[in-house]
Amino acid sequence: NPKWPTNKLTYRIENYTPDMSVSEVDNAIQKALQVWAKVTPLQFTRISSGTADIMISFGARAHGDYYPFDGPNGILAHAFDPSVGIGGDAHFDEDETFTSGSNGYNLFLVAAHEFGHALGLSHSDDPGALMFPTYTYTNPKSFILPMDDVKGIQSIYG
Ligand SMILES: CC(C)C[C@H](C(=O)NO)C(=O)N[C@@H](CC(=O)O)C(=O)NCc1ccccc1
Ligand SMILES: [Ca+2]
Ligand SMILES: [Zn+2]
Ligand SMILES: [Zn+2]
Repeated sequence: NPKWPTNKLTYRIENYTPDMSVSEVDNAIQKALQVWAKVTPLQFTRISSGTADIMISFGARAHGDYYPFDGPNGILAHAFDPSVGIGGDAHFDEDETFTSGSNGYNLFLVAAHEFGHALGLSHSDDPGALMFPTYTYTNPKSFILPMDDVKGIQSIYG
């Protein structure tokens, strides 16, 4: 698994989904990064201009890379393994309805999964894992990072 050469990473939210308020999106992203920061030496700092390690954006269909989104449902988002340039970036399919609740797709959960990829994790075959390929809603308030994911990220970042 590729990994970031440094523990201090920056992120930037480039644009917002109309589905949620700015503060809801900011909060979901920040909480999703904290999931991983809590179990690794990684630290995330937000920047509001320039190029961050993890560039976060919402887009639909063709959105500037070779992986166009597919309309509502199906692919919800994707993120690129650690590296320079597009590495670490996370794109969310704007044709989805993202929420901070249980309807549509919970942005916190999708983002936490995507950031797993952005940090170097691939999919897990453990159905209880956050890195399992398909989305299952769990209440973000009671979310605990499953053991499989903790083991996976700590095998990369120690
Ligand atoms: C082949 C990739 C590009 C599929 C894509 C994904 O895994 N992105 O990380 C994705 O959006 N997968 C869907 C499931 C699917 O397309 O069958 C998904 O729900 N991913 C987000 C997710 C998965 C598990 C937990 C939370 C969120
Ligand atoms: Ca989609
Ligand atoms: Zn993309
Ligand atoms: Zn995935």
